[in-house]
Amino acid sequence: MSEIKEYQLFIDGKWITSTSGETIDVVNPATEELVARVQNGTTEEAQMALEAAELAQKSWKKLPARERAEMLYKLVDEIKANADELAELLVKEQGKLLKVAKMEVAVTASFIEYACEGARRIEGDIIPSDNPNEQIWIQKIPRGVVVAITAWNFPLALAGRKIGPALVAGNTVVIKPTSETPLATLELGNLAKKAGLPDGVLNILTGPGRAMGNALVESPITKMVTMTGSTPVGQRIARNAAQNLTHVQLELGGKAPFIVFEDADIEAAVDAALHSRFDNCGQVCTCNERMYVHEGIYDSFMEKFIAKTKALKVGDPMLDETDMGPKVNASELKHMEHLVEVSLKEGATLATGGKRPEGSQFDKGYWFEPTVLINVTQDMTIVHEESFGPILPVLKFKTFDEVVGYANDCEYGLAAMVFTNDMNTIMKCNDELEYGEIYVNRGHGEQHQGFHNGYKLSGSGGEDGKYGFEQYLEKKTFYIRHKA
Ligand SMILES: NC(=O)C1=CN([C@@H]2O[C@H](COP(=O)(O)OP(=O)(O)OC[C@H]3O[C@@H](n4cnc5c(N)ncnc54)[C@H](OP(=O)(O)O)[C@@H]3O)[C@@H](O)[C@H]2O)C=CC1
Ligand SMILES: O=C(O)[C@@H](O)[C@@H]1OC[C@H](O)[C@H]1O
Repeated sequence: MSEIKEYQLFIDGKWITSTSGETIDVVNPATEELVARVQNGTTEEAQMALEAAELAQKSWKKLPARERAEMLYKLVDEIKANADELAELLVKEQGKLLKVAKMEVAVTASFIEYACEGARRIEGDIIPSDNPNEQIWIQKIPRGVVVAITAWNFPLALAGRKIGPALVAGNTVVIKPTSETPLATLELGNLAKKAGLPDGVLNILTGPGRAMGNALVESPITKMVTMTGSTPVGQRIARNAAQNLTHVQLELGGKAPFIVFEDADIEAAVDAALHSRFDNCGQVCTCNERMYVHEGIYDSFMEKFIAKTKALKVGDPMLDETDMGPKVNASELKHMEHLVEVSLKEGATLATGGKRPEGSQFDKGYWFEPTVLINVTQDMTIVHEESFGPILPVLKFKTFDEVVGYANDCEYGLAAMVFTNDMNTIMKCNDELEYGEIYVNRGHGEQHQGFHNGYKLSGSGGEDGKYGFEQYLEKKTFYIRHKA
């Protein structure tokens, strides 16, 4: 067996072994084989990284934004030059399909490129004063040291989504990827050095969130925390950051409704519903987590949808013909089994799936069949608890008011998807659906120039686009009086 690589911490441009003497295993979700080990970093090492970032930021912020962007464009070139290796690492650590992993690497580069394009748009204001001979200047300045904390579903893309705007805006970054999938993010350390980023501008730590994460969030050196992950952890981060009133940007859980009205294009709706639920094994924050189909088209829609679900090929994520890989770890798999068990107890029935696939190739790994639950009622657990996996509850509805009431009956408010060709219905959905991101006549999938913004328990602050970039900037107001 080839030697297992042990990654180190990337602090101040150097790779260092943690004084903890402990490592964390990273396991391949498709085979349960050990892929690599990473440091179980200490809170002292968190402090070291923060101090390095703080020192580096003093000169990094003085560079013209365009010069910072030039270095990040070089990082983009390095990411593209190493795309195949990064994609294979993502498959091994997260279990996503190789074709999806390749897209994730491309999206990572694209997130950073988008941020670089904003280098010449960090614009302030000059406002006339009510006082004579006076002007008011509002200047946009970097916040300082940004702590980025990311989830395991798109670990590299989530890193690029945060590192890009943070660094272009003149901040420096300490990033802590989840212990589940830290490898591709760690590789950014080598690529950043090759791109010529000054030491301390980007620091990469590994270690459990409850220790390392807490230390990073609670430090007075930290001027912003940007986190993607679950709502409970996001709430904990917000509470911990409150002691220094640190600016927090949170992208959290979701329970997106997928609504198919009677006049929908059924073929298009079936395909969008399928991909928006089962792509990446259902591990996308904007996934179709519950589907509402008008009773008038329910039978014809469901006949097509179930047939396509049953045809999905579950298996080796490295193979091009595979449609769905495994869940990321054993506890997530257990969560799937628990949700199905509870749903059946509460009266739902299985239209397809509901368990580990049959076959010796599935004996190892965290596999779960694409699952559809019918005869579901709005009060059931599965309609309200995020599955973040390949389980889809389907409900019928009769009227607009009924389905909008169902859709909004949710503690989350991230994304919603709607299929109808009636403009009046579309405008009413826009008015009445309590979601930060609504997709009409297509499945989920943000664009960088949009705004990925969750209401309610789905987050706060939002990211992407010009409003997401603004999160990484502080404002300074000058009142300047001159002699008459
Ligand atoms: N809105 C969005 O854009 C997205 C939302 N998500 C949500 O993320 C969840 C799945 O991702 P998952 O990684 O399990 O999420 P978690 O919330 O478990 O972890 C997210 C990150 O937070 C870290 N963390 C944990 N505890 C703390 C703490 N006390 N202080 C600081 N950091 C901490 C984790 O580190 P470690 O794991 O090492 O402990 C990890 O890096 C789902 O709920 C999904 O909805 C996922 C992707 C996108
Ligand atoms: O965070 C998510 O799950 C999505 O926003 C996902 O992350 C990066 C990809 O570009 C998005 O699809």
